[in-house]
Amino acid sequence: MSSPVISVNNLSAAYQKNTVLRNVNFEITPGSLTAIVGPNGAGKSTLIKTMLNLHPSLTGEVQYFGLPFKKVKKRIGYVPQRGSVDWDFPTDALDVVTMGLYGEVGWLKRPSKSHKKQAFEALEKMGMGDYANRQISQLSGGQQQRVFLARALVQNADLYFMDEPLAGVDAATEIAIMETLKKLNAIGKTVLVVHHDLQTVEDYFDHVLFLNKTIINHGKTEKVFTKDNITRAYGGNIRILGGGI
Ligand SMILES: Nc1ncnc2c1ncn2[C@@H]1O[C@H](COP(=O)(O)OP(=O)(O)OP(=O)(O)O)[C@@H](O)[C@H]1O
Repeated sequence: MSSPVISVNNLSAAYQKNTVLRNVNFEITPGSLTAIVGPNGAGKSTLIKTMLNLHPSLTGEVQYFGLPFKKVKKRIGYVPQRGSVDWDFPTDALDVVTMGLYGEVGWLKRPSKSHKKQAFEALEKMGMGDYANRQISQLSGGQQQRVFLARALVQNADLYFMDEPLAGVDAATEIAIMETLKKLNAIGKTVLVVHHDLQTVEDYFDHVLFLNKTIINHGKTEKVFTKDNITRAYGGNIRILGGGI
């Protein structure tokens, strides 16, 4: 078996005295497309933030490609939850996407024409070419999400974290985003997605990680996406899906 893209060992995290992640352990295989699922407040966003050094860990460690985060930062793309972004920041769609190239451009340097062209092409791929010069605050939620996906595309990372990219988007945007994720996956990229819609897990993802403060189960979708695991992760309150489940 190939060595894991991510290994998480005994990770715990808290806000003040409130521990929200406990002894989290898992490994992610290269080229997998994983849904992170669990109820509201289960710690899904915190898990991602802690793994990306955006929130401190209490215990544990995370390795990417066998290395610590700092050494592989450029190979990792992150699309944050839409609600966590300051959309009033005065910048247009093209600039947001160009920021995805900072690894190549360098923070203090001006992006070249070819960088701008690359960014524009990514916007076009996401159906957002006509909005390149629109202020980010003046885009709809789904359009903002497409811009962030375009930014992830230009970054050309090996591993992507996306925090609820499908939240609040229309059906066409959902299809466009999923096609993008599947394309990234098809060329060997590893993708982890916080996902809320249990109805689409089987269609969209080949792996599922059930989280509720700690790992409830993790593995191939066909193996672990069971009524039993859903009930264990969500408690008795969830109405179980129709169909196969
Ligand atoms: N900045 C913060 N300060 C204090 N507590 C926080 C903070 N952010 C999150 N929490 C708490 O940590 C727990 C985990 O939150 P987190 O946002 O990681 O969950 P989640 O699984 O992503 O939830 P959701 O599905 O609702 O987005 C929750 O109980 C939440 O109230």
